[in-house]
Amino acid sequence: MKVLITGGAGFIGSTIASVFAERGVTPVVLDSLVTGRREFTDGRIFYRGDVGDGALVDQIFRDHPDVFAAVHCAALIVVPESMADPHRYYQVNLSKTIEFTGHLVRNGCDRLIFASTAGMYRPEDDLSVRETSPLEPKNPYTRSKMMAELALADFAAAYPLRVVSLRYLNPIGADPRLRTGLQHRRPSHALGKMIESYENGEPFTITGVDWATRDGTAIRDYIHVWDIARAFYETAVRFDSVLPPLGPGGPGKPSGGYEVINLGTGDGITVRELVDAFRVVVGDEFQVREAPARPGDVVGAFVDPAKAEELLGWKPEYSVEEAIRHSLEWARQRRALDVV
Ligand SMILES: O=c1ccn([C@@H]2O[C@H](COP(=O)(O)OP(=O)(O)O[C@H]3O[C@H](CO)[C@H](O)[C@H](O)[C@H]3O)[C@@H](O)[C@H]2O)c(=O)[nH]1
Repeated sequence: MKVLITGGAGFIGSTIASVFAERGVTPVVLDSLVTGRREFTDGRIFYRGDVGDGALVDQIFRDHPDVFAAVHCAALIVVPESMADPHRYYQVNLSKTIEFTGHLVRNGCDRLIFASTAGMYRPEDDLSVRETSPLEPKNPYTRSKMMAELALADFAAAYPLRVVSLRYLNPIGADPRLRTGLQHRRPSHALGKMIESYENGEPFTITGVDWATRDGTAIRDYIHVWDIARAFYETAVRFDSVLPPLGPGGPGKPSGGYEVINLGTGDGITVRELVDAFRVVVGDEFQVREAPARPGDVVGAFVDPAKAEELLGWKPEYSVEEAIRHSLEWARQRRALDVV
């Protein structure tokens, strides 16, 4: 049995591929390598190309008729970049998702797991988000994901296609066996900056200390990328119980189905708490200084994973300390191997 993974040479997609492979489902990776890394596909069945390339997707299904589901991770994901170049974001995240889905339906693949974002929700007063929270995407990146989901839901109502969208926030960590991790040399997120500061012997700058949270710093739902990847696997193997196959479709008759499942820790972590966890891991003095929030920063949110637990039997297993340790180990290994 095989699974097609688009974006399978990226940070999350490559981790998903490893989980499937370890559990006996062979990943078939489709990645343009625009942001993905060639070495993350070593030992995998790999097609270099675009998800919108219908001839290529047809070829993949001819070569691998035993692909039973597709995982669509290929996307652009950097919020500030999406504000500077929204056309590119809508083209890649929305238009190509529409094209790719058409290629899936044409090839008879009716199970699609879509990598989405919980960044499209307006958080509740306690900063939690759940599947019933209102949608209020605030930038082109989250809007492109929301629009793609709207299109997928319409497709699932009309064509022989079932779609599960998994929404989550900030994956950190790396493959625990250190085969893959973040591809960027200098990630700009809080943990990436912490690792950089620590390794340079400099203080870490907390940007934003006046938010309405328990300690004044912003909150995020950092979650181990392996836990996220496991949720994709659980969704694939339970697909038919999450979304049972319906009838053959036709006008007015829904043929597939659409489901949204949030993934998260159920308990966010503030920047100061992340610093405390980092100190526990490095067992060392680690200084911080304070500065105003970054332009466009938000107070943040965390994800209630109750539905994922109920439908997928999934909850995160790694602690934030373990995720920090894997991120640190990956940063060292990547430098030693000069991967980037
Ligand atoms: O050196 C730093 C970096 C960040 N922060 C703070 O840490 C919090 C979280 O920031 P991150 O950058 O870790 O997370 P964001 O959710 O804000 O954004 C990141 O994750 C998003 C995905 O969820 C997008 O990919 C985005 O482009 C990427 O920067 C923010 O208050 C930020 O101001 C610091 O205090 N110091």
